[in-house]
Amino acid sequence: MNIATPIPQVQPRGNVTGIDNERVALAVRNLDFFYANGFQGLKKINLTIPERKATAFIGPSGCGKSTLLRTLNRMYSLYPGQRAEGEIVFEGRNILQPHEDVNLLRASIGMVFQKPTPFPMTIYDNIAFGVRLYENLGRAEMDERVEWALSKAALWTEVKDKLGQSGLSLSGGQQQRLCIARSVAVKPSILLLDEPTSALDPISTGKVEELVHELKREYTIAIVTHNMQQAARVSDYTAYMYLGELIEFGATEELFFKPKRKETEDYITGRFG
Ligand SMILES: Nc1ncnc2c1ncn2[C@@H]1O[C@H](COP(=O)(O)OP(=O)(O)OP(=O)(O)O)[C@@H](O)[C@H]1O
Repeated sequence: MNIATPIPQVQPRGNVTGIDNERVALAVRNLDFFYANGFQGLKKINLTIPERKATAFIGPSGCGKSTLLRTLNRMYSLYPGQRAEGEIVFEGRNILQPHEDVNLLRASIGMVFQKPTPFPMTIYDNIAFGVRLYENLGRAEMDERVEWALSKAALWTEVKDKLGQSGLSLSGGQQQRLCIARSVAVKPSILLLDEPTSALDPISTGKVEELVHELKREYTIAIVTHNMQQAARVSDYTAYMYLGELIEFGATEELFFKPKRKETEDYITGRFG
């Protein structure tokens, strides 16, 4: 990158919405987030997450990436005293409204965490457990769903002969794909991945990245990552955050090769801080 190129100053902070010609999966408007101790973790975030694309969230530690992801399916509501203000529009409604059914919401907007978190039960039941909460399937239909979800997560061939074994008996990378299969099994439309490969070795990381490429044909993916190369590899759009603000959002290639803001360029070229 030619660092002598002047960086055009565009759009003020807090007014970044970013996508053209894409269908919108989630529209975030003027989103503020407060932790129970009063700390403001997100400041006037505006952004639209496109459907059936992968959107990556990058930025230095503590900038609010996980906080933002946790607002997108109301995960924060599990913690007393945390609150979000503004709007997150999903399927035409603001999901921050108090009457939103958060359990149903989390079936539509699934989440996979940093550390693999299989349930202490069989591989089969890891998948079937969530499905049983929302659907009443017969044995054959459930078998089909389990196979379908494990296939989507590129795990079926590795586990099809040991479905009765504990999910905890799998390797870390397999456990993470099991968690992705578990989310996919309830047929969400959006998958939130919070640093899904940070606890994995390079081979497992590669598998999960390939999976993101596959899954975005059918699902909207939002992925938090510390790893800029990973963001560049897997995402179509990237959001750069700093101190609770969305600094820049745009097509991944543009954000990495032609960032519009100097702060973004400093971060991605390693001149940050
Ligand atoms: N429970 C909490 N109470 C108060 N502040 C919190 C709480 N959890 C996180 N924070 C603060 O909110 C800010 C954003 O944290 P968050 O975990 O979203 O950052 P992040 O960008 O995901 O960081 P990392 O890359 O290190 O995971 C940080 O300053 C953090 O200290």
